[in-house]
Amino acid sequence: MSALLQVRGVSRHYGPRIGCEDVSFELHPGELLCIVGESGSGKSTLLNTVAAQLSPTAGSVRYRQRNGGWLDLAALSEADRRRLAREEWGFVTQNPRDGLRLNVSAGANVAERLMALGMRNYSQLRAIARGWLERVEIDPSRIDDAPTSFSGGMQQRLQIARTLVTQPRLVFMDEPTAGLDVSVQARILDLLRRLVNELGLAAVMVTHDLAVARLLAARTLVMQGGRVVETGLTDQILDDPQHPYTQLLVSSVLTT
Ligand SMILES: Nc1ncnc2c1ncn2[C@@H]1O[C@H](COP(=O)(O)OP(=O)(O)OP(=O)(O)O)[C@@H](O)[C@H]1O
Repeated sequence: MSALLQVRGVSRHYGPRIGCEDVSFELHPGELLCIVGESGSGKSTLLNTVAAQLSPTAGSVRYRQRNGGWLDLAALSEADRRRLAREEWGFVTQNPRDGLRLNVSAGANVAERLMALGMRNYSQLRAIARGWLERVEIDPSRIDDAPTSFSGGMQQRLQIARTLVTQPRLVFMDEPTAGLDVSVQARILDLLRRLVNELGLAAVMVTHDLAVARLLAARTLVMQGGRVVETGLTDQILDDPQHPYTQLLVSSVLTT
């Protein structure tokens, strides 16, 4: 099967500082890839570069369109980048407040992305929003409530509904469960695992937590100091880590 995303020799520097350096990988349809590493290892820089939110200092990122043609993301106009973000991609941010519109209702948060695709029928939009609230385990009777009245975990589940309602071909997630209580995290990870399977999502997810990768990702890429030090099947990385840094990460997962 042809890749959906092709990342070749991507570097992103901030002046003299390395954000990420010479990273290559491919992502296939239906595949979830985790980028793991400690704070400052370059995970977010890589994610944002791959998602065309930062421009690479070197290398290329190509995205395969529905018609089979490849788009070079560095050559995209701002209008095309916005179109991709609206029509084909989804983003889940660590802080749901960054991904939600806090001054409109939960239902409107979910319906808004469908409206941006041209759907106008109010009762249909409301029915879909209701369905998605249920799907992410939010009581649909809260449809008219503002997200500010939701708990952090509910806000994150709402952001997931808002992102997935348009059935994106590719989802970028930056630490979607960091900063939440362990039990809330577990519930969201469970939900994500179910949705990823049901929808056959292709996704790139950043996490500092190898346990999250173990739960969700078939493949993992381990970063240290901006570089990929190890990549492969998540199970293999966990069972038989090759790089000393990965060995350290794995031993810390096994002892928690
Ligand atoms: N806007 C910026 N300006 C200058 N340097 C930056 C900027 N953003 C990131 N960096 C540097 O790039 C390197 C990688 O940072 P990045 O945020 O990508 O790592 P990370 O693994 O996502 O960390 P965290 O888990 O803490 O978010 C770090 O050395 C960081 O200081």
